[in-house]
Amino acid sequence: MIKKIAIIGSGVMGSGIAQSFAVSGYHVTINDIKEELLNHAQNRISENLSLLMEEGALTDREKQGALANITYSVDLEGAVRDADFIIEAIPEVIELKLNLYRQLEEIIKPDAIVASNTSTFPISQLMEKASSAERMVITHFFNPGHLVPLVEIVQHDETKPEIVKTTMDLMRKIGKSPILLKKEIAGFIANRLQTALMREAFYLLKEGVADAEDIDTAITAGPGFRWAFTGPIEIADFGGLDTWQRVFDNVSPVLDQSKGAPDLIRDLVAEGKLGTKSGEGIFTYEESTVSQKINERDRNFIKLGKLKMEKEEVL
Ligand SMILES: NC(=O)C1=CN([C@@H]2O[C@H](COP(=O)(O)OP(=O)(O)OC[C@H]3O[C@@H](n4cnc5c(N)ncnc54)[C@H](O)[C@@H]3O)[C@@H](O)[C@H]2O)C=CC1
Ligand SMILES: O=C(O)[C@@H](O)C(=O)[C@H](O)[C@@H](O)CO
Repeated sequence: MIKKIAIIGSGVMGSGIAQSFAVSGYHVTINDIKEELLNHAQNRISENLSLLMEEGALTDREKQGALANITYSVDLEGAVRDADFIIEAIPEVIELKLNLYRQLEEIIKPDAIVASNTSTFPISQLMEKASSAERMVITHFFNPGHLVPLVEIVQHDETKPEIVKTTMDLMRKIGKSPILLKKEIAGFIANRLQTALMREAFYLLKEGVADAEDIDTAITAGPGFRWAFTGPIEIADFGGLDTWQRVFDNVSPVLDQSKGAPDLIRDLVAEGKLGTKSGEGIFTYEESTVSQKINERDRNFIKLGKLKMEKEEVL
């Protein structure tokens, strides 16, 4: 029975993941290496819960209940000692993750499940030195973790079936849409799809086919508009497989085949232009613009999430 959750890493993803559990009634302890970072996470969670209230997705009582469900601690052992389910959302640095798993094996309950929110590391690499690999999985949440429904669950050969079932059930209990990878593959599913599309988007930008704004609108007003409710495989059926056969035959040969990050991204990163985190990337941002854009983004995601929930209740 999963009752107590521990989230290790209170950054972009950890705070949102913790919020998802707290809103659903679970007691969550968030751990990080500095009190200051935990304070930032606490403020971010409170603001995110207030936005959900403003959009009618949460009552004040539910917000207060969620806040009461969360504990913040720089004490790793204290955070995980009684936890039934532990998710690490620390930086995508393999040495950090492997070192953390070594620490956890000494201090967690014998039946605790350990999950990683890694974006890219194969589970076999994460578990290679673990002595309790049978109770380890990947739970890949998407940014923002408290609003995007998808969680990719990645198992490996040694993962016990009951661990996978418990993990899938737990994700559904916190209102997520878990999908289970049946075999290990680099980049999992959504990041492979997302990266393939982004590779083509940056190719079109480099070739001067359209401005960045129009390339983005091509998705948000086109396929992206559909994808919130109809995925690519179903789109093929709806469009007609005979037509899609011709589309594949005509377009596949001319798609970009690059094997690494676009030069534009490499050049910008080399100049320290990292996007919103540095104030400039492909686009330029004023400090206030970023928070306004995130606020608008999240309000739209909340409205979309409510629409999708209404659809699922009807089905
Ligand atoms: N940022 C994103 O859009 C997404 C990131 N991810 C994955 O989630 C993980 C976390 O990413 P972010 O939240 O973006 O990183 P982040 O850098 O925003 O947060 C990481 C947090 O972990 C803390 N930390 C580092 N070492 C620690 C330790 N030993 N114990 C406790 N806390 C520690 C850091 O102080 C920081 O607060 C990564 O594996 C990343 O690939 C997955 C989906 C989306
Ligand atoms: O976009 C997301 O939230 C996830 O697909 C990711 O894992 C991202 O690729 C993230 O790692 C980088 O923003």
